Amino acid sequence: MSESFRTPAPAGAAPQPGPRADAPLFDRVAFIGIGLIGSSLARAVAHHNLARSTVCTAKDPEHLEVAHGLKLTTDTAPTIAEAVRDADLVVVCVPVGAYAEVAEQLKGNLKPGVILSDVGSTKTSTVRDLAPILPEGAHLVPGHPIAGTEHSGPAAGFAELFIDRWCILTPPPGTDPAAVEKVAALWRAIGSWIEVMEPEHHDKVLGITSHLPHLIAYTIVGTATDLEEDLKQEVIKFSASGFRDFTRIAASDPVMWRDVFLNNREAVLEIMQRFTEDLTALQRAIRRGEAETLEALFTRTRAIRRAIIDAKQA
Ligand SMILES: NC(=O)C1=CN([C@@H]2O[C@H](COP(=O)(O)OP(=O)(O)OC[C@H]3O[C@@H](n4cnc5c(N)ncnc54)[C@H](O)[C@@H]3O)[C@@H](O)[C@H]2O)C=CC1
Ligand SMILES: O=C(O)C(=O)Cc1ccc(O)cc1
Repeated sequence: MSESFRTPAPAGAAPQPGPRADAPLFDRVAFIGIGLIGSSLARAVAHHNLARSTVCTAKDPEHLEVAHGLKLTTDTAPTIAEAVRDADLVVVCVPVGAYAEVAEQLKGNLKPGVILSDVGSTKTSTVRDLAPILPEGAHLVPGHPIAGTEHSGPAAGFAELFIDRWCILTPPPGTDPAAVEKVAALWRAIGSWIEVMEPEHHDKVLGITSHLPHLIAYTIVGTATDLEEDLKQEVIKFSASGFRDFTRIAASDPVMWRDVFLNNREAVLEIMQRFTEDLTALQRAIRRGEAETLEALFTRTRAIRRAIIDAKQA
């Protein structure tokens, strides 16, 4: 495992309880979707010997071919029904907009006692779509690794993606704690830090820390591409690091992010409202030449950046 992927423990991280697993935690893990996140998880599960066997399925036939060619899982399956038949852990790794369609195909095909989990970026929608098809005695333990890149597909994944990253679990009330602990143990074994929270709270927090920043990146790069041609060429040529950082984020998968915004509508609209009010205040300060207002804001935001860095180094 490469040290270069290691990052400091997340700010405010608590010590993780218990040792990392050194024997298979599951008999058979099924991955529904084998893109960036599914394939990274499959690689990490194999690397850490966390399942006796694994299987994947995907809507894109070429993803299954790549998964087979790279031996990402022990087996590949042409349908969801076939993939999940003998699995004691099923992890849904598809865009959140496809969950309802996946749920229809999971219905009636899950093994008794199965743990159903996922990696989706929005969690209220996960519970909405997956909880209704859960058979008696099965457990729903939704998850969200706060780790990723702007790339997608099975070839883009890597086993070290989740090291020193948070994984947030959002089990519905009454979920068997042993099932939650088993999923937590898997993520811990591949290097992640665990936090458990309610789905609605997750969606508010991620609305600010992940969804709004992506929306801003899509907007700023969209604005630049709408410029007249000669100006656009100069933006590309002289693009300073600020704009370049935005272009990386704005290169993220269009389908995945379309689904995130449509499935976290409420939290995103609320934070967008506050953001546009703050932007308007800034616009007024610039128009009126209010130097102190601008400097006071930039001083406050610089302090937040320093607090994050200091907390990581502590
Ligand atoms: N890309 C990222 O940085 C992160 C993504 N996530 C979440 O992980 C999930 C997967 O994202 P990626 O791996 O990036 O996507 P991806 O585009 O790389 O892979 C998606 C996979 O799902 C399969 N798929 C799509 N619709 C399907 C359906 N109806 N039935 C069966 N398979 C289907 C595709 O064939 C593909 O194998 C999403 O819910 C996303 O919100 C979570 C953290 C980070
Ligand atoms: O690449 C980046 O900067 C990311 O922000 C990765 C990411 C994307 C989506 C998630 O739900 C979690 C993490």
